[in-house]
Amino acid sequence: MRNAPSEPSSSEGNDAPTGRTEVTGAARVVVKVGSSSLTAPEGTIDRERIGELADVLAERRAAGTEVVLVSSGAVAAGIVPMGLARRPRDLATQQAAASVGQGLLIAHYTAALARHGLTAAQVLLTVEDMIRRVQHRNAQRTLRRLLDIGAMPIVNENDTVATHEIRFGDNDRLAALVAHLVRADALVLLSDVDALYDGNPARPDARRIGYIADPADLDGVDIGSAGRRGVGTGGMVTKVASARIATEAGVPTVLTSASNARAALAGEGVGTLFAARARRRPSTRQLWLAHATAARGSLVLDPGAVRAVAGGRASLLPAGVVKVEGDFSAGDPVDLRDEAGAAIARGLVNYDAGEIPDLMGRSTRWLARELGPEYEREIVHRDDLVLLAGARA
Ligand SMILES: Nc1ncnc2c1ncn2[C@@H]1O[C@H](COP(=O)(O)OP(=O)(O)O)[C@@H](O)[C@H]1O
Ligand SMILES: N[C@@H](CCC(=O)OP(=O)(O)O)C(=O)O
Repeated sequence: MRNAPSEPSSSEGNDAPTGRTEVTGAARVVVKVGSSSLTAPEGTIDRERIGELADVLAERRAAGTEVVLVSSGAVAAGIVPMGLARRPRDLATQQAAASVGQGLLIAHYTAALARHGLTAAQVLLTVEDMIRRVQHRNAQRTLRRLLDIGAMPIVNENDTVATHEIRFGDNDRLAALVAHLVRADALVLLSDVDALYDGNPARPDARRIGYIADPADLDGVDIGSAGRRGVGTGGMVTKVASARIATEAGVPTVLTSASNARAALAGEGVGTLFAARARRRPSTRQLWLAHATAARGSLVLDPGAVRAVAGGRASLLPAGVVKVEGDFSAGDPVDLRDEAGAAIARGLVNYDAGEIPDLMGRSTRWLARELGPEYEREIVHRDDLVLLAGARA
């Protein structure tokens, strides 16, 4: 196992206030809290923990920082009222529990924030809301307006209507994408573990990793996909994925425990800091398209089209498509693959799967002449297309 990378400043260790400027200087922060931090050992929602978190967030708000909270816990909050013994496994019962629990969760936050004179504002998002242009703009505008009026948006996935196919599934990545959506200066992920460790934190020899400058620093780190108590969803894997999405979009990310929330927001050297790495800020829709969607099918491209899309950032035209896989409808996300099967890009397709075979290999001019002007449109427009990792030229 490699040695843990360390933060290149005086901010090593857990005790000294060191003033991480990434966090102390942030005008807008997104804080994400997981179910494991909001529940008692038996899995029921813990109002006291919600109250403590609300106190910390209110302090930072009073100091002039805009705060967006991404809170899990809807399913956990629904367990007792639904008469269940534990977190349900099947989707329908999870959705029902989330429906019962989300209202309770927000009621607790509303009461806790009201003690500080703050207004809680529930925002429930779906993947579809984020990748479609109109819904996306709408969500962004609403969040901005809520911040303008001084409310504290409390975001969760709209679990009740999300199906397996369109479900985002974990709030860690949702938080990274929300951080990008609201142009946050920092993201703080709060869990039941105080930092990323170089292996299972239950092991006595596990060592805290204080600073990740680059994804390569994670080589050899044993990152588990399940939480300790079965209340969370993604374990450390989704937190590291979230930090990666955020930092690649230019948002530095701190990962620590909910009990360290005050220290983390004060810029103390607690937990793990993932440094921002963005060179060029991607568009929010492109980020969502790459990270929040599951492709409904694939289009196989000839080598010229691969070069045009991956190298030239061009739209995909019918002439470059050699094969259609899957059954999708116009507007769905699809993967664009090379003939060896590697996914090079993901985009929103402009045609149903069944229409494309008749268009493949044809020039847009020929199609417009033979089939009508509406067939002059691209298969995937460049604005609706994002290159996937490894395909960037
Ligand atoms: N390398 C690691 N470092 C820290 N925690 C890890 C690691 N691998 C797995 N974990 C586990 O991930 C858990 C946090 O994930 P989860 O329970 O899903 O949290 P949340 O509900 O906050 O989203 C921790 O309790 C810990 O047991
Ligand atoms: N949206 C779900 C939470 C999903 C989730 O990511 O949970 P967690 O791993 O606890 O952050 C809920 O509110 O129960």
